[in-house]
Amino acid sequence: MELTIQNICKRYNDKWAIHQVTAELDYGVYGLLGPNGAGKTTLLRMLADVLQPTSGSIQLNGQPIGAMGESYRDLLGYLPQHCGFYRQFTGRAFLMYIASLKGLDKKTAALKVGEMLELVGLRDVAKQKIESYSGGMRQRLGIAQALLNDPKVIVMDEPTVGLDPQERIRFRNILSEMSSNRIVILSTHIVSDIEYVAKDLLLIKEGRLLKQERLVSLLENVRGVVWKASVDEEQFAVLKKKYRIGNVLREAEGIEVRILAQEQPIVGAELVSPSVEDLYSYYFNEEFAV
Ligand SMILES: Nc1ncnc2c1ncn2[C@@H]1O[C@H](COP(=O)(O)OP(=O)(O)OP(=O)(O)O)[C@@H](O)[C@H]1O
Repeated sequence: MELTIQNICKRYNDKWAIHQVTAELDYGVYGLLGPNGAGKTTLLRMLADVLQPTSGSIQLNGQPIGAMGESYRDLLGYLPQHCGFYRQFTGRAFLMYIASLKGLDKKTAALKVGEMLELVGLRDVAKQKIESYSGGMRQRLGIAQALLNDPKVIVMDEPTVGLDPQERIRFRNILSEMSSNRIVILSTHIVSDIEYVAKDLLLIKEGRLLKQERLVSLLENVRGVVWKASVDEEQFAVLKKKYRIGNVLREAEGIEVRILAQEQPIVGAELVSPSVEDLYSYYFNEEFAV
């Protein structure tokens, strides 16, 4: 299975939210990474066929998804950024309702709903009204509804929002297991969400696709520009003005800081292996040339 994005653009009034994005996706998890307003939601909505590109095309196995209509929706699982719920419904009733919208017969629906409730850890609260759910529980319900029809193309917009660390791990493991025979595309600005599961990262900035690459190869690009130094407050203030600063750890002996710089930023600074957070700073920081 192949999802091909060809030169798609999306304009809202006079603003290009997505500009000439081209990518090819086959089985696996793809992490769409970018800062607020980069165009992630716009791109995902076009992949879910709920928003029409201004130009360009999206094809599944060579067929334009717009023309596939129902048959694309049968293959698609979509978690929008803001999933609307009927708050008076119970979790189970809501999923049964979505299952009927997706055309599942009652018996299959009951089976799949049970399976999904188990998968996302909501079985024990399935009979409670959604209005009593926490943010994380609602997010898990959103994930469950997206997976009800056993989709082959899974599009999720910030699926881990509101999930606690344990739930994040559970979610990553679910995706990783599913991705062997599915195309999974998810957006996030939390790098650790995709660090362990994504096959490729798609870096998106100001509507443009900067890179589609394996994480290891992206990290390789950043090798040689990430420094670590122990500094005092005064030195830290100077460094902050001049360089992009990564993680800062304040300890009794001083400040341990990660610095992105082409050359040694301060005497004693050591080059270190880049982390995914360093990579994010490298690509999405305005002052840093890429
Ligand atoms: N319906 C709309 N009308 C006009 N402009 C829009 C609309 N939707 C999005 N935009 C603009 O398009 C750009 C991309 O927005 P989008 O929501 O796709 O970004 P994003 O990467 O998902 O951001 P976030 O991480 O904050 O959700 C932004 O500048 C946004 O203001």
